[in-house]
Amino acid sequence: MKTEAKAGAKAGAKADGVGAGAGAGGGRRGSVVVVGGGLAGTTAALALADAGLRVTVLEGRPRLGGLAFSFRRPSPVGELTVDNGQHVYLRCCTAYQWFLDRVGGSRLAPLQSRLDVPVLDADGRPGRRLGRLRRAALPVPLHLAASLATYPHLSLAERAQVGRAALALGRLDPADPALDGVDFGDWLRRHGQSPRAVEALWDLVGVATLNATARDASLGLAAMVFKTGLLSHPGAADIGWARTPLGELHDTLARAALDQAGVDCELRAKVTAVTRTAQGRWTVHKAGGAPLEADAVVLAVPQREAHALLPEGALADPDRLLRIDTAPILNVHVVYDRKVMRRPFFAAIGTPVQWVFDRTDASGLAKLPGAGESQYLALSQSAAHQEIDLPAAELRARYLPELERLLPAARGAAVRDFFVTRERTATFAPTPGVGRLRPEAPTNVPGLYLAGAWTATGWPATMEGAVRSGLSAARAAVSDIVRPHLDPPPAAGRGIPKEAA
Ligand SMILES: Cc1cc2nc3c(=O)[nH]c(=O)nc-3n(C[C@H](O)[C@H](O)[C@H](O)COP(=O)(O)OP(=O)(O)OC[C@H]3O[C@@H](n4cnc5c(N)ncnc54)[C@H](O)[C@@H]3O)c2cc1C
Repeated sequence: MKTEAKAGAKAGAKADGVGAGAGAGGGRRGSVVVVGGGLAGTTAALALADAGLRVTVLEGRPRLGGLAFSFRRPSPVGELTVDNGQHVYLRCCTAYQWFLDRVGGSRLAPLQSRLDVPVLDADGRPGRRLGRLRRAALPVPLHLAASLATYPHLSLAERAQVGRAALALGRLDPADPALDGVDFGDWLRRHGQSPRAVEALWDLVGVATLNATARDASLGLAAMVFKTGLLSHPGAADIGWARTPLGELHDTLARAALDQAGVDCELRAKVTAVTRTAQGRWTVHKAGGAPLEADAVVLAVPQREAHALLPEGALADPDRLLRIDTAPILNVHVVYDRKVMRRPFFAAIGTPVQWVFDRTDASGLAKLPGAGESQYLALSQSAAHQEIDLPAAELRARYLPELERLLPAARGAAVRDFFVTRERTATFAPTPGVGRLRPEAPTNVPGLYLAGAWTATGWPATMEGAVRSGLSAARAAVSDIVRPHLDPPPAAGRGIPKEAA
């Protein structure tokens, strides 16, 4: 395998593109085409270019960012910049933070200084409606103990049971293949968790991070999320989110970083086939454009697209990719004529509403001349299987009264705009057994690598998983193409970070 890749790399250092887009960076040590410009593909391209390879990204859409993007929307208040879905990350997402750093976007998506999640119970008695999940400046697991002990949405007995289950979860090894097939909901039941504890705590966090309720989630992935997020480090679950449109980070800044790294980036370049040449190199065919030739290819597209593009023999059982199911996320966007919520975000129970974020500044609403006191809220509704295809009018009739139940100030407010964004294949479904379907980055054919949040990262479908997958693919390609030349290691700070190891 490696010999062929090495031979190809030598050839690739001289001749590269057979069509348009051969790109900058001539004289580099080998060439790679990255198919897909989501977070996985962009990451792989940056890491490969940083390692001295000549890289071309081919992205089918007119922008980078894949599933995490923004668009402009004319609204009665003026033009808004809307994220297709609210995205958050945690302090334990070290690879995504590397990405933010690498594109120069860290300050635009800061972390909370300390985990603090307001949890509103729509059915709660006055004085007991608001709970807080926050951490204290104490070592694990005491950092969360005080918050749990005073969490008003659970009884004393339920809080004690949650503490015991959390400790049991902390003893599991998320990488243990035996956990992959176990249903997290069942495990919680066996560990004494009441339906209320599941709703008010486990699903509150789990649905947003796994995009599935506990009963539809693999114990391995759930253990990964809860153990890494809550029990690996006191600050691991501090929440970060973009204070700017996602497109600014994942498209504008990413494109500038790729450009600076010498990566050739072709948008509206849909790849139709990837074939091996007689010399062991790769030809990447695009719809309506000349093909490109390269030493290696990273397929950073969703699992179905990857299945369609995989050449014969690349995976022992390629149809496994088709058994990796998907799960939807719905976002409900409401612009009120006044401020109805004081906090930047909250989570809710006792209502279909899940997580609500204030988007007034990030969308540009705050600066619109006619905005006045208007406030823009985005409701992030994960695992929205039942609602993803409902008409907007029905969703409006469902969610506006719920917001009024949660936010008294919304009761007298006028709605200036209401719309929804639907992502039917937002993530892979983290169902029990999905772990054995997720492939590693290297394939069985030399010079072909897979990336994407759906590959075997150990993480659920997240920005973190996507970045990790891109780093893993780059690492595998670099070790096949570059290392055989025994070149010196990249300069400090420019190599592929260890997170991918
Ligand atoms: C609404 C929503 C909310 C989310 N919330 C969060 C969150 O809060 N936190 C979090 O961490 N994650 C969240 N996620 C998940 C996160 O966005 C994804 O896991 C991540 O962006 C996936 O990146 P990727 O690069 O693996 O795949 P993708 O983003 O799917 O990128 C694949 C790219 O390949 C391109 N492509 C496909 N076929 C071809 C082809 N033939 N030729 C060329 N290009 C092609 C596509 O156009 C796309 O740009 C959310 C996702 C959604 C949709």
